[in-house]
Amino acid sequence: MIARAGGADETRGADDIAVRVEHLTKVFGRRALEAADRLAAGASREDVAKLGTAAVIDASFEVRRGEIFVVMGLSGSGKSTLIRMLNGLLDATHGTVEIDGERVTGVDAKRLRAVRRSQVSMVFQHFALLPHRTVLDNVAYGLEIQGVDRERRLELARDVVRRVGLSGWEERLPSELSGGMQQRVGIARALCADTPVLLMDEAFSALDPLIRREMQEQLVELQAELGKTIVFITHDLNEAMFLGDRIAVMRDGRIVQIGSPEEILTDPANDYVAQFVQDVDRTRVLTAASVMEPPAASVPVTVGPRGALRAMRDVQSSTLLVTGPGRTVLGAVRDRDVLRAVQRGHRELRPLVDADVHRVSPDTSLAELPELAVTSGLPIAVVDGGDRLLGVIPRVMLLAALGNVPTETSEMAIVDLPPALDPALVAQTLDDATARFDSQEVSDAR
Ligand SMILES: Nc1ncnc2c1ncn2[C@@H]1O[C@H](COP(=O)(O)OP(=O)(O)OP(=O)(O)O)[C@@H](O)[C@H]1O
Repeated sequence: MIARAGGADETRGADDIAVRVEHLTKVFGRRALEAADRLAAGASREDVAKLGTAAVIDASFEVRRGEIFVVMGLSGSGKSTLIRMLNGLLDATHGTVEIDGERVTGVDAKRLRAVRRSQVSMVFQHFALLPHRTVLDNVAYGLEIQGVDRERRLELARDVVRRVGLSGWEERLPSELSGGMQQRVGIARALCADTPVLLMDEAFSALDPLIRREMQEQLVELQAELGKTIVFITHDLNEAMFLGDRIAVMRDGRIVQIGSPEEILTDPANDYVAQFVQDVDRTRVLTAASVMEPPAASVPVTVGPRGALRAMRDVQSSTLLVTGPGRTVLGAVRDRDVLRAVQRGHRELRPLVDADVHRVSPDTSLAELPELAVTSGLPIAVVDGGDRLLGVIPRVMLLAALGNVPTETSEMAIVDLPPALDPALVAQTLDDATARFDSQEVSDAR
């Protein structure tokens, strides 16, 4: 599991905002301004169609430093137009963009160039490499434009080439590289410019699926390492869900929802988003933390078999996690063993504990869990770095959470829960034990 920099944190101050977009609108066409005014007054995209194409309508959002902010939508929804206004490649018809507090909209070309040079780089879908320059020279190109001397820029470029896994290819030409490698060069070039903000427009869409996945993983790693702010455009929902700390969903030029992948998935703002996300592979988005239950289905080992049996009756579970000092996980017990121990008057729970429970961290992807559930048959313990119990994932929860897994994983057999013990038998055993315990206490007292 890769540690993520950034992420949602509502308490951050204004200084933590890398990109601020307010009421941004772009209309293509000769009467663009008139159309934008009418849109601002409440007209629809269709209402102004005769005046021009409203590609982006009244978009407002903020991207925090170190965040991967994904803009997702179908073809023609306005994603490319939006991202091109973020670095001034396109003028806005209405509204403002600020990068790191610097205006990008409504400024002169010189100012714009300065912002681009120091604040924001872009990675394109089709790499846009210089064909007659080597990998190293392509990567160093941004620094060359900035006037960095040759030796220094090649040194910096070599370091970035190594980071993206292209060591040994420095002197090759782009045409000698595969598509995935060319895109690594594109990313390296953007990283080498050392701007805090990276804009990526369908950067992985031209790559085949395996390479694409590898690049997504590498991007997340690089981001965690370098702390860049990334605005990533994609029409691929699974990609958006994998990469995004937050996702903005666009439809017909408007942003219809902004939220974390989990929010978009579990609480879609409208039917459009709901339909969009219905095919997403939930196992890649949801984590152990999102499906775990509070550790009610656990007991401290000190409660003994009777306490454990009572707890099992109360939470109606056939297995129970058992904790030791400091809520560390010792293992789990099964109802049959506990029942037998109570019937025999045993006082210790520890000998019944099966230490073989799976422990996962809260950010473990759901995709990894079914296999664990199958192999152990016990609930899964969600623990922190100190092996302290944070929550429990009973296997029924897993089944519910995996509601729409794709067919290749839904074939995985999940062992049925063993039938629960007869509640009357449990109640009788507890009553008998209590009576025995009471009479023993009385005789002990004598
Ligand atoms: N230069 C232009 N002139 C006129 N209309 C344009 C121009 N660029 C984009 N559009 C229109 O603006 C709308 C949004 O296009 P945009 O390319 O931003 O969408 P997109 O979501 O990025 O789609 P895709 O993934 O296909 O690139 C579309 O209707 C498109 O036809």
